Amino acid sequence: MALLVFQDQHLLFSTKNSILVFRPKLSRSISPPLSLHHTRRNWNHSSESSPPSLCLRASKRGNMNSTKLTAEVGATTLMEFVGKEGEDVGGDLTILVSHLQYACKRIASIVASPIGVEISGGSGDDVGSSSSSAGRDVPKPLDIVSNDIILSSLKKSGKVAVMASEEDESPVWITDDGPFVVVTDPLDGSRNIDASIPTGTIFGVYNRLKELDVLNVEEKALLNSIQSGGRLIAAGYVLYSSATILCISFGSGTHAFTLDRSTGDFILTRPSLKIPARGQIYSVNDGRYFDWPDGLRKYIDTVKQGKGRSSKKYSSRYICSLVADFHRTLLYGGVTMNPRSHLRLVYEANPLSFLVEQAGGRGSDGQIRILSIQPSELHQRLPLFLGSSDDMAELESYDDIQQKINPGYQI
Ligand SMILES: O=P(O)(O)OC[C@H]1O[C@](O)(COP(=O)(O)O)[C@@H](O)[C@@H]1O
Repeated sequence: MALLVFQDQHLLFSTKNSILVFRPKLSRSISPPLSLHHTRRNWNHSSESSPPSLCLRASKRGNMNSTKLTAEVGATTLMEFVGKEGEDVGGDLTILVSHLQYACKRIASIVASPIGVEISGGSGDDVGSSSSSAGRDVPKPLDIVSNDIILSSLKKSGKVAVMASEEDESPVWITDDGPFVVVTDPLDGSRNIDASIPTGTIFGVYNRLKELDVLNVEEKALLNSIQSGGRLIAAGYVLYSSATILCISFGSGTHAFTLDRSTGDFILTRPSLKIPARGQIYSVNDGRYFDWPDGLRKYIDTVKQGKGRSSKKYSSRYICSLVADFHRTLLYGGVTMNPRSHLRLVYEANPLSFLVEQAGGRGSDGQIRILSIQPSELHQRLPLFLGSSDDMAELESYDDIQQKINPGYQI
């Protein structure tokens, strides 16, 4: 048995065929056993020195539903979840997830920090600042800082052959023998950041295509990065909001974890999350109403009057931050959409479609299933519709829902 990594309060050991993840017990007060319905609101301030974590412990792979959870002291961390006793995703992917979640915690702390973009990495990995022509450090925008953080973590993982990011014109080749390809939008919704609106990181993971190894670096970097979403082996997002939520799927359900700031762990809070088959919310920038095609206008006019298939009057919610709008849709149901060709297939549409499908919903460009599209270019944009299966079926029945007019909007 060999020690692989000590990171983020976890020890990762390799044995012949597997990776073992250990989390040393922290010296905080042990909470009494809690019921499955225990929430932090039940915490009695007089009897505990710190609030107990949600006490959900997942059983073995295939049993990841809430009825199979047993309540016990402690909680299932993300790193435990991916290990032998949880989804057992394998050693390489465990190490990758460990680095990705660490990067996202760094981003979470920066976006919530008063010093924000002025933060300097100080770790020698060129995060947080760049030099001006006068030689002085100038702050980088937060989406570039986030990009640097993720790239730095992926490099350190040793598990990634290539990273393609919305922030980079071309994919970055990292190492020839990395088993994985990572695509990412490092900080989506960053146009809202000054107003402290929620933002998010989106990522997708593919296997490196070994048959491309013979190509030159540029070609293999690109072709590995534009794999069809149907080939994703994992995808997720991290929402930076009042809570920091990491939602992930390895192809057998979608699972949400909440960052426990007292321990620094992502704790499993919504195992096997299921999107309701129907919601009562539509989410779209309806300032664009007069640029929409007839079908989309009719759909929205119909559901907001309660004249759709469910006969319920729909409400509108639109944050204009994709991860936040998507996360709410996953929890409450309904549809979230951007009908113009704006969002990116590789970095946004594919990972989120993978997650919504794994939660029982659907992702489409208004005509075809997102995960069946073969990207033709890295930064390809398309209309995107994600949501509950019944709502998506109703919306798509209006046919004409893709916005063709795209005049370019100032805000
Ligand atoms: O301006 P629109 O069409 O409402 O688009 C808003 C969407 O664009 C995004 O801001 C992403 O756009 P960028 O990739 O240009 O940042 C999403 O977070 C949001 O859902």
